[in-house]
Amino acid sequence: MPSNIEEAGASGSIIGNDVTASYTTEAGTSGSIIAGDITGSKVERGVAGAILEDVPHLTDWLPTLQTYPNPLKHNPAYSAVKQYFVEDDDVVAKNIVVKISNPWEGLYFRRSGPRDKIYFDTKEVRACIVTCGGLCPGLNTVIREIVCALWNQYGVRDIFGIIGGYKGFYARNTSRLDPKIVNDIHKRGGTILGTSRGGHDTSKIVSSIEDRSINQVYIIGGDGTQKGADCIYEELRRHGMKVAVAGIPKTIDNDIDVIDKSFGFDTAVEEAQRAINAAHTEAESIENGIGLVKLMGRYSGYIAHYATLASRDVDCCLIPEVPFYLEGEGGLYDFVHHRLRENGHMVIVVAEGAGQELMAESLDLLNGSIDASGNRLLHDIGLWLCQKLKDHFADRKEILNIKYIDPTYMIRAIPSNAADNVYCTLLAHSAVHGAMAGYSGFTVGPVNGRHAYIPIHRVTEKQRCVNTSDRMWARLLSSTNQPGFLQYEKVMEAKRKKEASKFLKISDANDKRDSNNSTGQNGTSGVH
Ligand SMILES: Nc1ncnc2c1ncn2[C@@H]1O[C@H](COP(=O)(O)OP(=O)(O)O)[C@@H](O)[C@H]1O
Ligand SMILES: O=P(O)(O)OC[C@H]1O[C@](O)(COP(=O)(O)O)[C@@H](O)[C@@H]1O
Ligand SMILES: [Mg+2]
Repeated sequence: MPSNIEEAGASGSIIGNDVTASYTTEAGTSGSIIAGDITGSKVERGVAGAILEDVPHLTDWLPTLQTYPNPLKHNPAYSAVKQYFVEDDDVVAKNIVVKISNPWEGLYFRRSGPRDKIYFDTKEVRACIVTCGGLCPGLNTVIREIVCALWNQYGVRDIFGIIGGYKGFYARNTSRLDPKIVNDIHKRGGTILGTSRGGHDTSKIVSSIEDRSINQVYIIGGDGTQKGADCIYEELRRHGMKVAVAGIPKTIDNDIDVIDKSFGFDTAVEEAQRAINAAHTEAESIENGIGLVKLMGRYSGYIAHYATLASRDVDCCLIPEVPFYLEGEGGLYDFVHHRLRENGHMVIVVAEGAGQELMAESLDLLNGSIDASGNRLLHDIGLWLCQKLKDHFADRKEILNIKYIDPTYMIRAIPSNAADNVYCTLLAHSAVHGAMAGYSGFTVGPVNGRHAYIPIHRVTEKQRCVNTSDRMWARLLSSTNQPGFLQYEKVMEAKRKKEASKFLKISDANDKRDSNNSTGQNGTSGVH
């Protein structure tokens, strides 16, 4: 047991909105639990400022649940592992760069992995798996590994696939899964279960879980999906049901907070290299060539950021976190002229969520449309930028050869690479061990390289974005030497003022013309 959590025995208190109760943790560790609400956070204070942000456990609402020995004890494949079971008080630190004066202070999560005792009779487990939201490389690998872990490690035989995302719970039949069915699905992109946006109806989903006697729910999806998973967990808990809900975070955009990185992200960055290489080859083969590549990233520009850093052929990377402008000093046009003069060609990578305000303003577009899940629908920044650059060069009667490559869906529809396959395996196994150990309402994921159980609300309360004031973004800037667009606000303000004065001049002129018309240009009445 690490010395950052208090030693066993003593009891603490739960302080909810109006709930105060004493507790002793399962492992006998002590501290105080401060709950945001009755079903909310489980926070345990340890020594020296260490705080364990724990995940819910079935015994929180079903205190007399029976336990069973973990069948892995007798699994020959694992017999050589010295310390196979994770101790109940093993934790993973959220921050590993610490001050030597107080190394323990900070947040910790429960370490993931198989437990000595489990809370399900494995013969009675009825598990289901659902995939929601956009595609991502590795979805099939996670499905495969959940099925195989349940089947081979725990002897579970009732495993169901929910077809077509959340709405499949109440609108479709389930499909039975076993290791044979999922045997080679990891070699294919997409998800064999299908997916969807929208259609999350908590009470219908919970009724379906109840009707089908499902007691383990594995939910693979992004921030929206995890919010939905949290609602399902809360509702099941309110019903007092013995159902474990495990979230496996999926997002090609890498925008899920707390975890190190989401699965499929590395595959996507690798695949993006092919588009960038093509853009570079095209650009350098013609006079004043620009290769423009659009990559995914609705609110977070991680794919564009890492694909740029990896490539070294990119001259400029535009992401949603850094608003850019075209005209004036420090603007994109200036930089493009400079780079073309210098090298004769250039490559621009733009994340799909970049420059949305700029484009909406310039085209007088509304920014309000959303998809079935409530995500903002984006305007095509790649096409718009292409046109703006073409117009700008045409106005100046200068040559420009621009090649626009939009590989967005190609990047997320492929199977995961080797590293992501291994990562997906660990995520799936973590989820299965966690559910078997009786945890619920948790998401799995690596935190500083070690896999942990994280309360779902922790990963959904904010979306992770590229931190443009850290060294990773600085590395990109120093490799591309692109403008920082730091004058964005000033330039946009000046532009707005110029537009407004142009508008005033036009309406003055119109007023003058109208009054001339009404008095009649030759002094006669305007009424005919
Ligand atoms: N706030 C929310 N509460 C409950 N369910 C949600 C919420 N946001 C999204 N969902 C559901 O989660 C699923 C996937 O969400 P979406 O945003 O499309 O993808 P992702 O999970 O990849 O972010 C959809 O079925 C959607 O209805
Ligand atoms: O066209 P679709 O399927 O709605 O997907 C587009 C969106 O999906 C994403 O790839 C990922 O979004 P999610 O993580 O919310 O599924 C975004 O980058 C992109 O804007
Ligand atoms: Mg999302």
